[in-house]
Amino acid sequence: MIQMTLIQIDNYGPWTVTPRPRTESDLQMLQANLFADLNNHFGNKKGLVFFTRFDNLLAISNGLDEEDHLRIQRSIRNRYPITISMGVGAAETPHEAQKLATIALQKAGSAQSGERKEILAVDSLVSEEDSFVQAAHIDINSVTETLTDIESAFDTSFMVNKAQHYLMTKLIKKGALLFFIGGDNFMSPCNGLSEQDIEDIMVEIDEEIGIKLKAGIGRGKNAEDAAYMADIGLEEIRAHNNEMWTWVIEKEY
Ligand SMILES: Nc1nc2c(ncn2[C@@H]2O[C@H](COP(=O)(O)OP(=O)(O)OP(=O)(O)O)[C@@H](O)[C@H]2O)c(=O)[nH]1
Repeated sequence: MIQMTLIQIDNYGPWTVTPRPRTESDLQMLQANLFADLNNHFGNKKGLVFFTRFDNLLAISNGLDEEDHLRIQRSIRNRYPITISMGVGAAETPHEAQKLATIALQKAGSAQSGERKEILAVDSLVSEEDSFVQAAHIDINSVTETLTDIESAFDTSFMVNKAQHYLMTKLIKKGALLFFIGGDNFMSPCNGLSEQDIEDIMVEIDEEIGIKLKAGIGRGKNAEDAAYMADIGLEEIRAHNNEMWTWVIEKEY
């Protein structure tokens, strides 16, 4: 089972415009620093945070218990002008886990409630014995030579965003999630999908928009182990000249 945590900045909208609209570059720095801080905290326990919408972030949090989440909230409160609330859920699929986490937090009040502050709403936690993460690290083939080195930076960004939209649309139907992680890379928490499911999605995208993808698929007890196995899988595909769609590697414990 996979555990997902929703991290939500408390009452952020009103804060950004009180007493007047705050300088946008300052808001971008706060959001970027918070994202980095959260990855440090979750990463210390082999979790992985995705920037998602920056005011609402999703994390794979297998390996983090209630106390771990409370410690993170305290550390953010001590060092930031804002506080964070969190929801936690565990399920067989990543989409269901994040949905449980979201509902748990929504029950505690609105994201822009002046009263709701530093809530930790735990719907469910994954047990050590049931903890399992499957992550697909999906990469666009030869983006450097086909896009980065020949198209304008923004046009390349548009194509990467187009690939992201197609991937998200197809993966969500199978209970999987997808996050952009930089460059031409996406990470898909995809517990429950088979290697063939992922290959079929990439073949469809190639046929529909002509973007060729490859996916290292990693399996482990937590995000870090699964993501690392997925990276190794990507390197195996590169070693075979991008000739295959997927490569699965399971962490040996
Ligand atoms: N977040 C993240 N970004 C990466 C990773 N590997 C590469 N990148 C980024 O992706 C960009 C493209 O790198 P590659 O995917 O290796 O380059 P490529 O031209 O697509 O080559 P192939 O993938 O081998 O076909 C780099 O400039 C980095 O910004 C990774 O593991 N994680």
